[in-house]
Amino acid sequence: MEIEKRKVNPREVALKVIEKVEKGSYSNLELNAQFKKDLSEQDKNLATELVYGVIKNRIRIDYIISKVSSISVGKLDNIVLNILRIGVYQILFLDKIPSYAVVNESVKLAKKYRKFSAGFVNAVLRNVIRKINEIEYPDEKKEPERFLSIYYSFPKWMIARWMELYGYEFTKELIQALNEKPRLCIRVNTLKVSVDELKTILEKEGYEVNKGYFIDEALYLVKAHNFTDSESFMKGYFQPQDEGSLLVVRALGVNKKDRVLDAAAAPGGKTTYIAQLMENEGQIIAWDIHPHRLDLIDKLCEKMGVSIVKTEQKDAAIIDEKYTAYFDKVLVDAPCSGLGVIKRKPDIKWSKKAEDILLLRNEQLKLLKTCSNYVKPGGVIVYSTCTLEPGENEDVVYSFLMENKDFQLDDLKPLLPEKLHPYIKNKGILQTFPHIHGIDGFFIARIKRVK
Ligand SMILES: C[S@@+](CC[C@H](N)C(=O)[O-])C[C@H]1O[C@@H](n2cnc3c(N)ncnc32)[C@H](O)[C@@H]1O
Repeated sequence: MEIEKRKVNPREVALKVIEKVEKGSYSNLELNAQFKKDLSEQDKNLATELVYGVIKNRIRIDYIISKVSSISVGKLDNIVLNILRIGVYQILFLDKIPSYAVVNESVKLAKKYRKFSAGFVNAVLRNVIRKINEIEYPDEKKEPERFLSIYYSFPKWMIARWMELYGYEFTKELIQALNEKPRLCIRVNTLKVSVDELKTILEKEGYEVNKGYFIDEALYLVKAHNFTDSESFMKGYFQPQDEGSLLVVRALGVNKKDRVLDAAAAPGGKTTYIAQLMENEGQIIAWDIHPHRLDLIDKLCEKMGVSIVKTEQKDAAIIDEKYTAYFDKVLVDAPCSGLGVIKRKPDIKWSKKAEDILLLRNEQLKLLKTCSNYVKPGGVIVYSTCTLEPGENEDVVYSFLMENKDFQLDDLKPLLPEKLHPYIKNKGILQTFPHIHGIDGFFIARIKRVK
């Protein structure tokens, strides 16, 4: 029997979502689809916790199963394996759920979906409960790479790459930060409401609200799983958006009457913040290669009260002469490996491969080169990604600058908060790291057309 489509409990929801994510779906979209069913807020929270927890900690969980199971992990039926993973995650990380409840619920799921395995699931989970504190992990000193990969559940290639670039301690702190639960950062839509007004409204709605670290319009909502149901969200008073993403837009330094191109714009988080900083005056053209994603930008603009954005379906890697030297500011927020946002999208741990980096790099360089044609002399292009991989970041920018002598890195200091100045390199480059700056890992380069 495959997993049924009828009213389910949170563990069953988690099982369904994990199965789909393994086949290539996105966890957030699958969870939202499941949440259309009749589930309490508490059950939604548990299902979310289980999905992200299992995806995030898969290597460590499988390692634990391998230590106590009579059948090797690779030979287990996939649904049985995922029932076990959900069980082990609860034993390992969720103190509030008693062990007997974990075993009972897991056995119930096993009986429903893989009847033959109920006794096995029961035995493995009881073994895990008994032995959880005796599990031996690889020796941190003798096998540092293997230890980090297993204990913190990151693919070996990522660990090897980061250890080569940044060393052991940095890598360990980085991956610990990437495994943390993401906090909900929102951008106040000052076209509709002031920061103080929204803070008061949200507090009245029962949220605990903290100020942003770097950006005045950023607020953090504590315990805000159901924020999408709040009146202020529906009215377009705010948008979930990490401060790293807001810094990218700040780096553009837009003015009220600018002509701006956002060349890879969907779903429009940065486009609408650009419009906000321009006080909804001037002109923004927003491109995306995928027509269905343009709808997302249009809808977001409408909701946020933004009227200066014109969306166009376009492959930004193909030159359009009509726009040569037309824009004051151009943003290339390039498609990337997303390693800086693993905290929010843990599926990236498993969906990205080392060989993707080179392909992405070529695509990114092409986008930057093509879009640089659209910048007026004296104008600015910002190249950004949400990854930590220099191959997609500095390498792209320096390759571009080597071949394009009309462009130079331009000073970020006047545009970014002072706290970040020590991290700016060569005047115009900033890489943020989750463990250093407490925000997502974004890369920003501000480049000026000097001739
Ligand atoms: C990192 S996302 C952009 C996120 C967006 N700037 C925001 O803040 O909401 C990259 C976007 O580039 C689009 N894209 C990929 N290749 C493209 C191309 N050749 N031309 C235009 N858009 C492209 C993708 O569809 C995706 O929506």
